[in-house]
Formats: sequence, C-alpha cells, structure tokens
Amino acid sequence: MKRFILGRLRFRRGMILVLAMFMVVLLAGCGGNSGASSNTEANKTSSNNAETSDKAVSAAAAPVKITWWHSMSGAGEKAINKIATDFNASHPEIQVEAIYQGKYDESLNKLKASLGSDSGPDLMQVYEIGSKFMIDSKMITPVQKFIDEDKFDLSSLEPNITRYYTIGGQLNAMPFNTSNPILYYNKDAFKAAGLDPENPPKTFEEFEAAAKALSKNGKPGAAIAIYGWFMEQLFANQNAEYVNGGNGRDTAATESLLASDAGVKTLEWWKKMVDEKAVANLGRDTDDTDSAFAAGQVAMTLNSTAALRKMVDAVGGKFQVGTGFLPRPADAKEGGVVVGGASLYIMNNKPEEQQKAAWEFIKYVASPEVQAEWSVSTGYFPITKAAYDQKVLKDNMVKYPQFQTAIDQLHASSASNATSGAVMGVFPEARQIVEGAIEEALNGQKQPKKALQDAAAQITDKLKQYNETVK
Ligand SMILES: O=P(O)(O)OC[C@H](O)CO
Repeated sequence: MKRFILGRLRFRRGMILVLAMFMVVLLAGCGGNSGASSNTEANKTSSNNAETSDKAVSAAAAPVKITWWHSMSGAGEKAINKIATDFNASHPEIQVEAIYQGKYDESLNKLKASLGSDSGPDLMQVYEIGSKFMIDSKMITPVQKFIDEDKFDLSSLEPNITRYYTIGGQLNAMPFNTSNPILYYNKDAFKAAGLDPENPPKTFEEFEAAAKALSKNGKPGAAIAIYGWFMEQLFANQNAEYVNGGNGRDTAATESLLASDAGVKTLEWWKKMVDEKAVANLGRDTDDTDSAFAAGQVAMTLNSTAALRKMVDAVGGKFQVGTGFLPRPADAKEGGVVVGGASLYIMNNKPEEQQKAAWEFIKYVASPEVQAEWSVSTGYFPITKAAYDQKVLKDNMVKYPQFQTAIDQLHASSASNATSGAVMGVFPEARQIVEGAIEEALNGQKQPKKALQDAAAQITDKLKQYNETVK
C-alpha cells in the first residue's frame, strides 16, 4: 500500500523534476557565451523555473490527509499527539490529524451521529466492547483486507490480543491500546497494617481480609469503582462466559449469563465488603477511586493498567505503589483476564487513497519502536512482542517493575471463549445496565442475585432486538 501511494507520488514528482531540469539545461544553453549578465539572467530564469517546479512538486505531492478520532486524554493524549507528529515528520506524503472526541462512549456516539455523512473520521479508535457493533454496522473495511494485500506479518503480535479482535475468522481492527485490570496497592500501608507488602491478595477471600486489615475507624481500606468492565473481567477470571453462544463467539449471543454463579458470587463478595465498611463505594468513575488511592485515603483499588503511569506520577513517591493480579474466588482454578482498551478501525466511506494512508499509519503505530514508547508513556502494554526488546521499555521495567504485572497477567491467562471476551452488539448498553445493577445491590435496593437477574433480563431483551435488526 505504502509502495502504491509513494510510488504514485514519487513518479509524479520525478517526472516534474526531470522536466524542470530539462528546461534549466535548455535555458542555460540558450545563454551560451553571452557574458555575466546573460549568465545572471539564465540563473534567474533557472531559479524561476526551479520555483515553479517546486510549486508544482508541492502541489503534486499534497499529502493525503487523514483524521483519527480517539478517546485518550491526559498522558494518553500527549502520547498520541507525539505519535501523529512523528509519523507526519517521517511520512510527508500522509498527514494525520489526531482529534480527541471524548471518552469511549462519547466518541462512539459521535461516530454513530456522523453516519450517512462524510463528517466522520478515516480512522477510529473504539473500545473493545464496541467491536461487534463496528463489524455489524458495515461501515468499516476490515484491516484483514490490508493485511492480506500487504502480506503483513502478524506473527509478532501477542496472540492473546489478536484473539480478542479476531471475530468471524478475521482481524477487523488493529489492536492499539491494550490493557487489563490490575490491583493497585499501597506497600507502606500494607506494612503498617501487618500485611506482606510483597504478597498482594490473590483471591476474593484474601482481598476481603486485606481490605479489613487496612480499614480504620470505619474508614474503608479499599475502594472499587462501579465499573462494568470489572464485572466482565471478574467473570473471565473464573473462566465464566458472560453471554451464551460461546460468549457470542461461536454463534450470535441471545442471552446474558450475568446472573450465573460467577456473577452472584462476585456481587455478593463486593456487597459484603461494602457492608463491612472494608470497601468504599465512590460511584462509577475510576478517576475518583484513583484519586482516593493516590491521596492515601484507601490502600487498595482496581483499575486498568492504563492508569499506571498517571498513578505513579500522582503518588509522586509519597508511598510505594504495588501492583498485583485481579483477584478471583479461591475455588476458581482457571481463567484469566480479557484484553481491554481499544483498537483502530478504518472507515469504508472514505476514498481508497485515504484508507490506504490510514493503513500505513496503523503499521507505523504497530511497530515495536512506537509500541514501546506508547507503553512506557501510558501503562498500556505493547501489542507486539518485539517491543520488549526496545531499550526504552527495558529501562522502564527496571525503574517501574509495576509495569510488568499486566504483562504477566496477560500471559498467565488461559485461552478460552471466556478469556477471549464476550461479543455482543449491545455491549455498551449492557455495560451501563450492569453498572445500574451493581449500584442497586450495593445501595441495598435489591439483593445481588435479584439485581443481576433483572439486569440479565434487560440485556437479553436488548440482544433480541439487536439480533432482529442485523438479520
Ligand atoms: O481504560 P482502558 O483504555 O484500559 O479500557 C478499559 C476497558 O477495556 C474499556 O472498555
């Protein structure tokens, strides 16, 4: 593809330069022996022609412009802007404009609103749970098309990552920012509470015991945000599927399994800790739990590895930040985490030249060098194994060994439909419904099982409606 675009531009540029040089030689020849003034004239003419040809070159070489909508703020946005700037500097034939469009939900809604017009982007970052919707919408060109045409080698990509985005036998989007949820804990507070700072809790039971030990005078020792992603991950960590149809991967999901044993066990555990005042309920936003953790108000929390750079910076050495795996019930022997974060889609309503330029950019973003820098600047782990050989990543691991946890957790996850992640077109809505159910249970409005059953019925209903529309 790059060869195609570059080839066309270079051919045009080359032809213009050859013509310009021919004119210069011709005019210089015309000046002949006519002395200094004639030479000056010839030089002028030559320089005029060169100027004309430069203009022609720059007009002919006008870069292909592509817009990239993304949802990264803070450290992520800074890193994204750097990627785009560096790419533009090294690829003058393509210019990428990165535009922040709000959090994942918001940017996807903006994309939906842009459908039917060409006001949308060329390249779109969509969170993992938007995958099925993006495919069913038929508004994308699967990256598999470019991979095949370009014979792009996927072998160095993390299989656990491509597994998530391989739906319908092909890679529809290129993974970009990949994460999983980890435990963040305050090593100093652990020491003070008589807990082992080098041995974070691994099970639900150990987490509860640690949270109690860290609680003081009715002030909870931990906080967990009401984030549907955690429920999804805590299911996978018990190797439990979230929807039927092999987690929606074998056949289209028609039923939510939210109220199954894995869900009930998880929500009962969570509610018990809130009732015991071992875990604080600070609402849905992980920014609030992060702030409480960074301020030393709670000593354990859960969040994406994507928050790691920000967290380490926010704590600023006030205490030692420890990281651990996401806990699971002691009797759950298998499972693992699902790849979170987002991937990049090429929109199919843009001219072919722009789609190819978007693919060029994707390849750059997937390179070991860019992935290593991206990982160090954020906490997302690299999509390619080759990034681990990059010095910048190696140095960062030495300085911040916490960055290793999510990678180890990813590699420790067993491969199954549960850990590949659920697939459903109504996932964004389903996540909101789940968060409502968790709230109802934690606030005591409903028993955990009842809250989950009601939510599961709503999701199943949405799945039914959705499946009707995509038939
Ligand atoms: O915060 P991120 O980017 O790690 O994403 C978390 C979830 O996967 C979003 O659905």
